[in-house]
Amino acid sequence: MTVHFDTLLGTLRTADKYLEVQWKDGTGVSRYPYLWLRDHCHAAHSMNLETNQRQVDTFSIPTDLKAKAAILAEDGQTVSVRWENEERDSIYPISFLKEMAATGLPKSDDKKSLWTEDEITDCLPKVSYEEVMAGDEGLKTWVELIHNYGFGLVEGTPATPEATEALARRITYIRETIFGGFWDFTANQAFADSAYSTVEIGPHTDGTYSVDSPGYQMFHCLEFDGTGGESVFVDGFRVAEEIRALDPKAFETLTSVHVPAQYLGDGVHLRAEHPIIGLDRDGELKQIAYNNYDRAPFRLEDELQEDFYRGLNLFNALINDRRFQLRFGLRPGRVVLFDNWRVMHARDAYQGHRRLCGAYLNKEDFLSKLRVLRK
Ligand SMILES: C[N+](C)(C)CCCC[C@H](N)C(=O)O
Ligand SMILES: O=C(O)CCC(=O)C(=O)O
Repeated sequence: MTVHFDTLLGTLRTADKYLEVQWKDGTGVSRYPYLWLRDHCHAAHSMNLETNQRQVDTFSIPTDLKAKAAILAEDGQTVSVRWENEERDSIYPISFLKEMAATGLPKSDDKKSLWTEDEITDCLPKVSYEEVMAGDEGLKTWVELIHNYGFGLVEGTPATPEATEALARRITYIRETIFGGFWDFTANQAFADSAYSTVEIGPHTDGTYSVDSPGYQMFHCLEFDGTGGESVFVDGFRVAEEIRALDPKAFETLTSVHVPAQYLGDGVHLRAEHPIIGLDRDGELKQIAYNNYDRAPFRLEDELQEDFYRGLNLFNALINDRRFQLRFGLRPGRVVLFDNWRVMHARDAYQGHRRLCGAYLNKEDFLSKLRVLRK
């Protein structure tokens, strides 16, 4: 049976095993197998319309299920399917069928802006504290900047831990780690970590020893009376693309060797493994996990061991190359929130008094907020 319509939907055909939908936008024909279709029924008897949770018993659907007919419902927005041996019809919003037209998991079409020092210094991504606190529009501006550039500044933040914490909580709740939730500290040896000292710390990401490294990190320097201590930020994705283009073999090594890292002390022994350059299933950049201080001992076969040090050297040379380093002093009023899966941070040695507060946020909660704000 073939039926013609006047919307985005061209024709509907109930073939032997599939519902065939022909689109009018030139994208051709999509075929939906009946078992899949029944499993994704959008009628209230099969799906909780408030929560979008599946209510159909997937496992009791006959694998050879057949459709008798498919029609466009009166609203012009949904397709209704009549099944053989079932009393109730199934319905599907056309928008849903369109969204599911291609097989495979969804691809992200977000294009991010990768940067070198001279591409970012004169156009720092920033918003004001008032904007972010005033409503969702300002918050969205900030979150989109972080998503696109890997960091976003908030200017004019009151230099108090309360105001800083409130800013982080605009996005989501704060992550608890061995360092606590919201942290507020001066140089001291409260933790077995160089972050709590005044020494120079080279570019790194935090939590390489965590199976789910903190997704984002926020810094606000509440007090500074001293010299030195400038911060450096490096777009790890930009550096990774540089390596991909310059030296494919090093890129291969850095994306495939899983490097163990550990945090040992303070009554814990955290340990995890990540490639320095992590790729997703489509080969797109996913996560930089690099902290040479926290790398745990491990050995590779001789040849791979050589390749590893060669790749590591190139990575180290590029992240320490001024061409890739955005540099500025953290000062009261200016909050920086950055993607800890992308942007590396570093700090020069300093003398004097410096009080830093901040927080970690989870990757998933930030991305959830981004999706909600985009709706
Ligand atoms: C952020 N905060 C100051 C609390 C801790 C910093 C820890 C830095 C550590 N080497 C790591 O990679 O996690
Ligand atoms: O003190 C800073 O600015 C940053 C310290 C640091 O590298 C860290 O917390 O991971």
